[in-house]
Amino acid sequence: MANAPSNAILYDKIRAVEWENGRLKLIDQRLLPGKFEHLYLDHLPESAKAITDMVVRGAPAIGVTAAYAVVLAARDRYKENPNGWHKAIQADLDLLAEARPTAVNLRWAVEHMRGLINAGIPGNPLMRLLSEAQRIHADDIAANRRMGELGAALIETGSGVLTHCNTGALATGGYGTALGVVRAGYAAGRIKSVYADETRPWLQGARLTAWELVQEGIPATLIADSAATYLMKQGKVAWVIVGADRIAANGDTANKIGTYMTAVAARHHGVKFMVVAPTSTVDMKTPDGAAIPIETRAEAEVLGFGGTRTAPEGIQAWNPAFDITPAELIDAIVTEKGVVTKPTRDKLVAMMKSA
Ligand SMILES: CSC[C@H]1O[C@H](OP(=O)(O)O)[C@H](O)[C@@H]1O
Repeated sequence: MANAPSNAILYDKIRAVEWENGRLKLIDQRLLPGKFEHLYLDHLPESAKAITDMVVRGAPAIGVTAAYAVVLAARDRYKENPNGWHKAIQADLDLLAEARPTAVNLRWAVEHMRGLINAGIPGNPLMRLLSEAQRIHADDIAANRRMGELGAALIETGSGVLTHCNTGALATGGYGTALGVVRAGYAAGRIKSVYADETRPWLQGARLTAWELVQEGIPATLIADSAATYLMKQGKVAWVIVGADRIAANGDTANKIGTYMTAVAARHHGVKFMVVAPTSTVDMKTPDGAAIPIETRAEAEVLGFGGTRTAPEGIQAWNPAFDITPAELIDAIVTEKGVVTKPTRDKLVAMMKSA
């Protein structure tokens, strides 16, 4: 961490979400990089709101948060009615699953915990559900480290890379998916330069990815999203490396708005395109990108910049939070189970079935 500030938070210690003393503890990512503050939550409804309001965001981080939120709900419902808690909690689970529509990790975590509940947990469910949530959290971090190794191995030494949005420790259980590959690739000496899109309108790149890379002392360059294509034309990047919120059965990938145009530009300029996501982001029940629900967020996020309105009254805004990158524009999908090059449904099915 040669270039890191003296008060740097070790990237390996950054936890977007934690269970601490019986409470759900979230970094309030709306305040970064200016303020590093936590929210402490004790109930599922406020946890669901924290996901909707993007206190915590990032597909895997949302899934881990949801798993802990189910523990909060079980504690409340068991206290209210030790004999009927497992029925009363169903409505809580439904509410939580609707907190954000695109990232399948949320629904994956809720339905995984629901399955555990419906299979029957004798006595007080708290410890059983908490240990499962903590396993999901630990598995996500382990998956990210594995993906970091697998993704970094694809990158030729001396490469420049471009990343979009935030896919680091702040977007996951820890370490990161696409930014985990950047971390591993830089540590291995394969990545020479890192470029980060600012990622309008929520500025995950300018506020969160930039913060993580500075904390870690990885030299990086922030660019406007609209500069990405010109950067590729300059021949400065060999790979675009992004995360995912949902990978459909045919490999079409939902990710932060702006990913699709970056993939088109990458293909035009001969830049390779890597999607990095754990298998909890792969949704084999969704046949293709057209079937992935795309979240539309408040117009105000587009009508302003950094919380200050910039557009005149009277103008409308359209604010899809994600777009779909078709599988044919993706050179590699990296999961903890392995790398799928030129993804197709058959290749994804085989990967998902592998040990
Ligand atoms: C580790 S993948 C994170 C994924 O989530 C982001 O969206 P949001 O910040 O709205 O939750 C973005 O799509 C990232 O690629």
